[in-house]
Amino acid sequence: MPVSNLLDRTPLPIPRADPLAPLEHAISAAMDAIAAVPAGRLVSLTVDLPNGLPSIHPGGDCRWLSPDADCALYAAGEAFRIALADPDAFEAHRTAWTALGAVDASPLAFWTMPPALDPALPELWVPRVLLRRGQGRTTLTVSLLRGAVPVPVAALRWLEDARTLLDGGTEGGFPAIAARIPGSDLADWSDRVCRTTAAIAEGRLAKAVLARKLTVRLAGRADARALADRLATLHPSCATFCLPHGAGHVVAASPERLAVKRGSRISSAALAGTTRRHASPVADEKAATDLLASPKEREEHAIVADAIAEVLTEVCETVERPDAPAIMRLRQVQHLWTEISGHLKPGTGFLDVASRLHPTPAVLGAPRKAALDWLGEMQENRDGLYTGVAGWIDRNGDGEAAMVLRSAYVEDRTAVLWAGAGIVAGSDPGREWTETDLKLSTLLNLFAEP
Ligand SMILES: C=C(O[C@H]1C=CC=C(C(=O)O)[C@@H]1O)C(=O)O
Repeated sequence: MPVSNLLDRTPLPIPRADPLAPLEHAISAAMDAIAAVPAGRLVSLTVDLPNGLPSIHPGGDCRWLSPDADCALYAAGEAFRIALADPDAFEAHRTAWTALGAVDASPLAFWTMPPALDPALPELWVPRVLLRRGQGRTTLTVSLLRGAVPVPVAALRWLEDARTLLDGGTEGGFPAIAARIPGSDLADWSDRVCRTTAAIAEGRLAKAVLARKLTVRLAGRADARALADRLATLHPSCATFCLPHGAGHVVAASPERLAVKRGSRISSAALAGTTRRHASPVADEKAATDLLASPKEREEHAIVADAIAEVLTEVCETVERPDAPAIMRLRQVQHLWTEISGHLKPGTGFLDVASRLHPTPAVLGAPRKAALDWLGEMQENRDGLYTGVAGWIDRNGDGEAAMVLRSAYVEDRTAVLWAGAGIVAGSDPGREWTETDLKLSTLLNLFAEP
């Protein structure tokens, strides 16, 4: 047998360095510095990992995959959790946060805000272990609220958590659909749309976002992390995330960016006005041209863009907004899309801006109070964080936030899907129903048909 064949078939026993060795060394070296941090304060330690580690199959219970693979966050455990009674509730913790180890790698917290009709408080948590990949760098950050557990106990837990995070893998978790339990049917939906357009005609409000629910019973356990990983591959221009929520997880591929903050620059985007995608490029282009030319869709969009611009004008020194929307193309639908950005006035925090923007008319309606009253009257309720906000904020106060849309709440063998549509004067119940079908298919398509 030629030597080349032998080499092909016999893998050389190349010794693999333990990817956690840099963390272990850094923890031992930092024990005194960590212990010196006063009780009640956050402390984190970040190490750089060699890029492209072949053996990493991230596990953990939390991931955030930014659009266009700009940044991928994988996290496990909780070092700290706080209910955000007001948007500044985290500021004292953030500014007193000690960051040790690799410079310019800021530790971060995840946070969620409930949908408008949900009285729950926004929540924020700092993961015990965070793996961050992006811009040619891979880092591992461990965090602790000083005083919560003795430092040596935390150190052992960090190493355990980091090992499962780096090699926790996912279980596959794409079971077949066993049953669909719709929360509403076309007749009920049409009734709600017609009552809403009548209220709009009476001048009670300009727009309301109605939503429908679809509960899916699955033939096996769904792995929310695997669903998020698949969504990120299928929808690269969306923010894809999987976050623990209640006894399960919220999974989404959200096209709607509520806010992104880098330094003093803040950017948001209005997303409203929708049409379907077509297999033929000519038909697809025509649908986009019709969408741009439709007064009804343009009005639905302008309501959202105006509301975002109004908030940014309050908190920014300057605001940039294009004259006309562009088209955002997704797999199932295309939307009218306008990016609105500005430079923040000094002293305005990211969570403050996010809480002023939320809920935008893209998920609630307008004017805000009239839309809230109307949805309350219509007994519209939403769960699984649908039309809430999810995001992260780092120790520098920068972060990213997306609306919880094209999402599911996943727990064991059940996935609860939601989708909605903005109703304005001239909305047609049948067309809006089809639009919600297309939006639901973002998550529904992940599961095999029986
Ligand atoms: C409420 C949803 O989408 C919103 C975001 C983009 C476009 C929308 C629309 O055209 O109706 C909705 O306002 C949803 O996906 O469930």
